[in-house]
Amino acid sequence: MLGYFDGLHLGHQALFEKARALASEKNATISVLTFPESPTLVFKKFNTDLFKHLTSKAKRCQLFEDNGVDFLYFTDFTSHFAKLTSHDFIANYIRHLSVAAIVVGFDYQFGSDHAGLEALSAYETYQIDKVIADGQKISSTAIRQAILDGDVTRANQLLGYAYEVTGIVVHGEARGRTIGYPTANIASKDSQYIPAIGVYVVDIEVSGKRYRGMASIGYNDTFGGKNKTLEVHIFDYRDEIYGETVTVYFLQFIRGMIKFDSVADLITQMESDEKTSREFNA
Ligand SMILES: Cc1cc2nc3c(=O)[nH]c(=O)nc-3n(C[C@H](O)[C@H](O)[C@H](O)COP(=O)(O)O)c2cc1C
Ligand SMILES: Nc1ncnc2c1ncn2[C@@H]1O[C@H](COP(=O)(O)OP(=O)(O)O)[C@@H](O)[C@H]1O
Repeated sequence: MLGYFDGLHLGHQALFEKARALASEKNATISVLTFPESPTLVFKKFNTDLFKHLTSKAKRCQLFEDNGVDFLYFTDFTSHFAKLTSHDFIANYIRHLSVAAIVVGFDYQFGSDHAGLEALSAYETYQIDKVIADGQKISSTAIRQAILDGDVTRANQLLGYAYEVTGIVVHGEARGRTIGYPTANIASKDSQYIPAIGVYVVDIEVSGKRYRGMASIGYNDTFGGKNKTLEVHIFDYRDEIYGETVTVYFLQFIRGMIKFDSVADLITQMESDEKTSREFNA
């Protein structure tokens, strides 16, 4: 199997399901050739968004493993790679593996000549139909858009799991503790998409344990904040966790950010957010 597979969403998962069935029938293993970064880097004018992924590299490898992949090959997608013809690709890559069968997606084409399945006629090939959710093709692009719109419910439906962001707990303004809601400020260095500004029901994994919490993404408008932060108040938890790597699972959008006239109003609203978050059933 070949592809970038950003997010390993339900559409991708259908391919892996077919590959698993074939592998067990033929007593074969599953190999994937993928790229550390998006192939679009080679075709488009650069902006840092092109480095963004739906998953951290660690999560990506975990998802491949969960989907039954035995061998994962990473190759840089370069001008040279992009110029390989389908014939070169078969000669340089596919022929070196003793291939039992090839599984491809509905829109598969490969090589600089944009060949289709016919170029692989020497092999047993399977093409998987597109997977549709509410009349829309499941795609990494649709999932990215849902996240940027704050619609994490939709993103999670298309992914088949809860969208997560991993980061390190860093210092903020030390204000949270004074209003009864300490919040772990999370700095992500994995070039992931951060959901739209707003308040969310989340789970958070700290030291291998998962807790319910509520997250805020935004500028802390009530206090005239200048930096955009991702912060999580963790329920029924009390510990100093600066420097720890944590993972935030986005479960539901609650509301947008509000600039309150008083801190008391913010606290009243956060009490209501807490109720919503505690009552949420995944
Ligand atoms: C669930 C939740 C909802 C929040 N909602 C708002 C909000 O609507 N407006 C706002 O200005 N700040 C909001 N905040 C952010 C607080 O202003 C912030 O947590 C507080 O200033 C503490 O900042 P610190 O961690 O830098 O000390 C929210 C925080 C949480 C955890
Ligand atoms: N229930 C909790 N949820 C989040 N952080 C907590 C909790 N209990 C203790 N903490 C600790 O308190 C810190 C947050 O306190 P806060 O006053 O908001 O400071 P900061 O502005 O540095 O985030 C967290 O980084 C964490 O170390």
